[in-house]
Formats: sequence, C-alpha cells, structure tokens
Amino acid sequence: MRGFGIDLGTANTVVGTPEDGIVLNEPSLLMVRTREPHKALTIGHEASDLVDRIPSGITAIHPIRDGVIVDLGTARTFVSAVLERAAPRRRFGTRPTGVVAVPAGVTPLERRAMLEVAHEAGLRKVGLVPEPVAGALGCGLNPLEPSTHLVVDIGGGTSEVTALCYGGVLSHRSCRIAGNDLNRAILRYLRAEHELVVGEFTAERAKVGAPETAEEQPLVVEGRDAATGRVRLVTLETEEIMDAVRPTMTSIVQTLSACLDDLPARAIGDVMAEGMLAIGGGSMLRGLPQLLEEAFGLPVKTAERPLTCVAEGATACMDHPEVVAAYSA
Ligand SMILES: Nc1ncnc2c1ncn2[C@@H]1O[C@H](COP(=O)(O)OP(=O)(O)OP(=O)(O)O)[C@@H](O)[C@H]1O
Repeated sequence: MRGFGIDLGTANTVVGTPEDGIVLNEPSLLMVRTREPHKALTIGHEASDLVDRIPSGITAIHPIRDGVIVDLGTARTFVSAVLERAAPRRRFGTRPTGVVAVPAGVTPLERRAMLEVAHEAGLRKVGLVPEPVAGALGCGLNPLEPSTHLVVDIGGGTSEVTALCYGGVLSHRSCRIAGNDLNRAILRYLRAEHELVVGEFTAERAKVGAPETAEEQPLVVEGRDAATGRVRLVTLETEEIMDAVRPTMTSIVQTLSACLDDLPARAIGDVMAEGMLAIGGGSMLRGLPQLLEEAFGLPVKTAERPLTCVAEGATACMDHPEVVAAYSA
C-alpha cells in the first residue's frame, strides 16, 4: 500500500487508497476514558452510537472543529485510530505517505498542526491540498487547466466557495456556519413551535430524513415535552424543516456569493458556461441548489458523491503530485 488520501472533516472523516478507493467513511468522533484522554476507546460509527448514552468516565470528543485541528493530542489519537481502522494489517517498517485535504482558508498555523498530526500518526511525506481542489479533482475536473472552476463546499462546520484556475486560487470566501448550524436551527424550531426538546442528533436526522415527495411517509421525531418532560412524538412536514433552516441557509449563501465580486469577467464567463460545483454533505439539502442559483446567478451542479469526492480527489493527488505542488505554493 502506497498511502492514504484523507478528508478530516468536522462531521465526517473519509479515507481512500489508490488501490481500493474509499476504505473508511465515519463520523469524526472519538471516545476516550476521561482519565486517559490520549488513548482511543473507539471512533466513528461505534462512537456515535454511544452518543446520548455515554457512561460516566468516558468522554466524547470532536477532534476537528470548523474543519481544523483544535487540540494536537486528541487529533493525533484520532488520526492514528482512523489509519489503523483504514488499513489494519499494515506492514510495519513501510510508513505510508498521505495527502490530506484542508479548508482553502486554513491559516499557516493550522497547516502546521495538520502536518504535525499526520506525521505523528505514522505518515511520511504528507502533502496538503485545499478541499475544493481535491473535490474538483474527485469530480473529474482538472484544477490545473487554464479555465475557472467555481466550487462551493457546505460541510458540517464550514462553508466555503473557491474559484480555481491553472493551479491557483482566484477568489475565496468562507464562513463558519454550516450543517451543524442547520441542525441547531431545527432544534430551536421544534422547541419554539412544537414545545419539543430534542438533541442535535435528532435534529440532524430530521434534516437528512426530510421526505422528498408528498407520497413518502411523513417524518416523525421523538423528544421530550418542554413543559412536562414526558416523551412525545411530533409529525413534521418537510416544509416546516425547510422554514426552520431557510434563514441560516440564506445567510450562508449570501456570504459566499460575495466571492463573485473578486472574479475577473473572463473567469465569470468560464463559470457561466460550466456552472458551479456543489460538494459537501450540506449540498444535498433540499432547496439548496435553487438558493445557490438565485444568489450567484449561475447554474449549479451537485457532485455525484458530495460526501466522498474530497477524499477521492486527495487520493487521486497521489498520482498527481503536480496538483499538490501547485496549490501548496
Ligand atoms: N442528505 C442530506 N441533507 C442535508 N444535509 C446532509 C445530508 N447528508 C449529510 N448532510 C450534512 O452534511 C454535513 C457533513 O458534510 P461533510 O461530511 O461534507 O462535512 P465535513 O467535511 O465533515 O465538514 P467540514 O468540511 O465543515 O469540516 C453534516 O452537517 C450533515 O448533517
């Protein structure tokens, strides 16, 4: 095995290898014993299954916040456990290489933290590539050609839009409002309109599970009555969920659309012809492509695999080191 392409996200971590494609796609969550914070008990789906029923003495940690590392120790523990799970029978003595995707707006300090963690977790020769570049590559676009690609990425903790051309960034905007904030908006809505108290996990299930058509079963959410504390069920219409998240979605899209102000006219011509590419789990939210089209005045194409295209692109970078070199300058 040569190495890994890694997308360490606020909500999900996705890992690929050139030989096997995507080998891990799990929530970015780490469970540790409170007394031994740097020893992983479990990660990913198994850790998220424990949420809302975590026994005392065990702590849940989100090792990535808003797309970047906040604590070196826990991030190292998490990445080591991720690599172990991604390739459990790795031969010792052959340290794999890695290409890690990072937000386009990452600071030099955040880049150094990511490199340090990746090296300490057992990778040698680590390259960093901006997420929109990896996402574009993962969707079959060429980020080195002399034509502009506009990529919008709505993740769990960050939303970004980046215009790429010929190995460089023409324009970029980001905000730290994304999928997690949409969950919180649903949570507040349920409390205000239905007097129902739910956790973020339930709010996320309502967001992701909103029926697409009137023929589908309506969505039923379970929570506690705000007054009595008793368990209660509420049937939610899709329109209600859309109403709950619309103000947050609108504010994300408006912040990002300012990216067009910095684009030269010819670059706008390119993106008018090609359309903008929407990636990240948030791009699957109903109504988002229409909102983006209205705010940017451009056609929008949602990636075929919005949740994994960044890791696919980071993996592809192992065969295209010229992409990493161009965009790390
Ligand atoms: N079908 C769906 N509809 C709406 N939102 C969705 C859907 N599926 C996943 N999401 C949301 O996508 C977000 C996760 O997306 P993604 O995995 O791209 O983010 P991330 O890379 O972990 O985060 P970041 O890029 O901010 O670090 C979560 O907020 C999740 O609720």
